Amino acid sequence: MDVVTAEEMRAFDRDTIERLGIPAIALMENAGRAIAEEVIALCRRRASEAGVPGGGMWGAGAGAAGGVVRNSEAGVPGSELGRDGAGVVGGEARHVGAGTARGGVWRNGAGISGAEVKWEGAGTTGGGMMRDGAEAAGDVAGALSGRGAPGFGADAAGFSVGGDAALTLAGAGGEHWLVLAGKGNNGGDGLAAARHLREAGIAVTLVYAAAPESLAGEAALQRDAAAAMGIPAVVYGKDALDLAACSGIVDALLGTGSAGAPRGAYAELIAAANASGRAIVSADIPSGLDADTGETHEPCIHASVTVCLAFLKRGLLQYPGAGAAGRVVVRSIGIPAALAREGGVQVSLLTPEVLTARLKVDLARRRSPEGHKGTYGHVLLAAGSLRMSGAGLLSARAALRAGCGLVTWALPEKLLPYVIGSVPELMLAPVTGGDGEWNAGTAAEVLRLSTSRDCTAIGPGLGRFEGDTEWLRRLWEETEGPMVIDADALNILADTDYRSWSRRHPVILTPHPGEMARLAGISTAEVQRDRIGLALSYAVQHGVILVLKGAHTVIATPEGLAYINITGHPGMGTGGAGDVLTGIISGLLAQGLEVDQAAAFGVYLHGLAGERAARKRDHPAALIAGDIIEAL
Ligand SMILES: NC(=O)C1=CN([C@@H]2O[C@H](COP(=O)(O)OP(=O)(O)OC[C@H]3O[C@@H](n4cnc5c(N)ncnc54)[C@H](O)[C@@H]3O)[C@@H](O)[C@H]2O)[C@@H](O)CC1
Ligand SMILES: Nc1ncnc2c1ncn2[C@@H]1O[C@H](COP(=O)(O)OP(=O)(O)O)[C@@H](O)[C@H]1O
Ligand SMILES: [K+]
Repeated sequence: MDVVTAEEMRAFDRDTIERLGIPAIALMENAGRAIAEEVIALCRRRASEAGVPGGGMWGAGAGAAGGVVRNSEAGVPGSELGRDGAGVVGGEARHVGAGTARGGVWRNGAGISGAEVKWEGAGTTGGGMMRDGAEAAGDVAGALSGRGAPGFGADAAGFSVGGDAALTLAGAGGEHWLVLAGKGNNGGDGLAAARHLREAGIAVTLVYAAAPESLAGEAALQRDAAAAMGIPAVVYGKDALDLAACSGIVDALLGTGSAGAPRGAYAELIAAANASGRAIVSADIPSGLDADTGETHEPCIHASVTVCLAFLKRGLLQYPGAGAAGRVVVRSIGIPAALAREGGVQVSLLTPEVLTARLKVDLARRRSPEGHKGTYGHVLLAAGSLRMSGAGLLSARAALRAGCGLVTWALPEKLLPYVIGSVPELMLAPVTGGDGEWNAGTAAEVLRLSTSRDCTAIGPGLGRFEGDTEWLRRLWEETEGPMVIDADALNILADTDYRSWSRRHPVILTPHPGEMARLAGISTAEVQRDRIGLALSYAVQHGVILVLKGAHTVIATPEGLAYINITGHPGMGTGGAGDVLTGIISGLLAQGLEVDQAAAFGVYLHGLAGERAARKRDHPAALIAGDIIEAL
């Protein structure tokens, strides 16, 4: 699934209208319809949760959707543990929903689901075709056949008639929605949605943020159509308005044309909508969100559902924006998906489809029947010191669990007696370090060890030592095969301009935001301000694969591509979780995966394992790094 910037979105929009000749009003109509369908799906879920008979009758589709999407409001069956975050529902892939169906995935992270492809879960089972609100239509015998009257169609000699179920709501009379409309195209989308909601029997009131006369182009056409249908409208600041006196709010104030913090009536309406306590469905992005960086301006809508139009926007995947968006549903509006490919969109959501189709990863990780430990590669790990020997153990064990044939752990010799036997599957290679610390003289020993290994991982629990820059420089310049650099090895890099170092083989850096801040020479807050943008520019400028860890880890390549991972959860914020990731990526590299494949697939598997491990606990906070390894 492609992830775009506001500028890219505008270009694809223009291309569709000008080159393909699809009228702008047609795109807006599709957008309005998609938004209305998601409002109706939300009403259904709410009714079915509340046990309203109407909700139940139409609830088959809505229930299916609820099973897919991790959202407390969605009524997820088997959701045993709390979750608070966003889900992404889209046309391309369905993700962790299958895990949900398998029973109680705890998560606050996002999930992806979609209409076309069933979850493959990287070789895990479960899933099946799942539906979103719109697809619920297919479930229902048809509005014209007496709304699910048993067997009406089938009994009548195979004759059946389908209706527009996604735009039909039993019990619509109990709903009253406000549509907050800005004066741009985002407002136009909301006005189009208002007509469809009205058609479904839902009472709708339009709330204009600006004088309706100030609307132009397609938005003005929508204004006139809504008026011609007699949909009541008020103008903010002019007419009386109580935002709490409704059953839900459509936020169509600001979209990708928004610049800076919301001003004037926009800001006041956003604050009042949030304060109303009503469910909010945002058109395209929550108003007040920076569509590119995920920054939330003050104020910013806190949506229950965001109906993202055409392509996922970067800001919806980056925190805090991802938290403000609620459940994200990506809906097609007639802009061909191929435009993103042709237009060179750099960023993709890391779904099973992206892993297989774009990164060519074999998710099943098939092993040859004739394979032996030599087939699956040998990792050399340079890690651990007296106070942080556990980091080396975690990386080494994770590499083994990731499926490589052999792991050699190079460690200061004083540690040897203490770690012998703790992981019998490991090979240990003591290097001179009588005090349990690394020293500059060990570079030659590590280099010698690396010659017969398939990849080298450096850093977990390494500590800093005199001459460490020269030490790392030698390994950087002279080790054969791919290299993973983590933890203190990143801090060594941060102290020098390593771009002058030469290297013939690819390197993966795996910083957490603090380490990234040191590498880039900026604050951690600046790192988090636009993780995707920073990861992309750093990877390109430094010629490395960059894995910027943290919620929604970004994997960026020197070629200027990035993948956003949404597996994992906050329970993984525990000491050593990063060491486990280094081990997993190294284990995959040793098995012959390319660096971009190993980095992306490693991050993805690490998150999945974290989710699986958390399900085994009463609370995800109980998760420790070793649990992630055991869940691989
Ligand atoms: N062709 C179409 O009709 C399509 C429309 N789309 C919709 O159009 C949106 C983009 O529309 P626009 O480019 O018209 O822009 P928006 O509708 O996002 O907003 C632009 C308007 O808001 C005002 N504004 C901008 N920043 C503000 C701030 N901080 N405070 C107060 N007012 C502010 C501007 O003066 C302008 O009038 C998308 O997000 C999407 O919803 C897309 O769905 C694609 C297709
Ligand atoms: N909220 C979260 N959602 C998803 N993954 C997370 C979250 N918090 C932490 N993680 C993951 O856990 C790992 C923590 O790594 P790191 O900070 O390097 O820990 P350590 O240095 O203790 O090993 C990273 O892979 C990170 O992406
Ligand atoms: K909006």
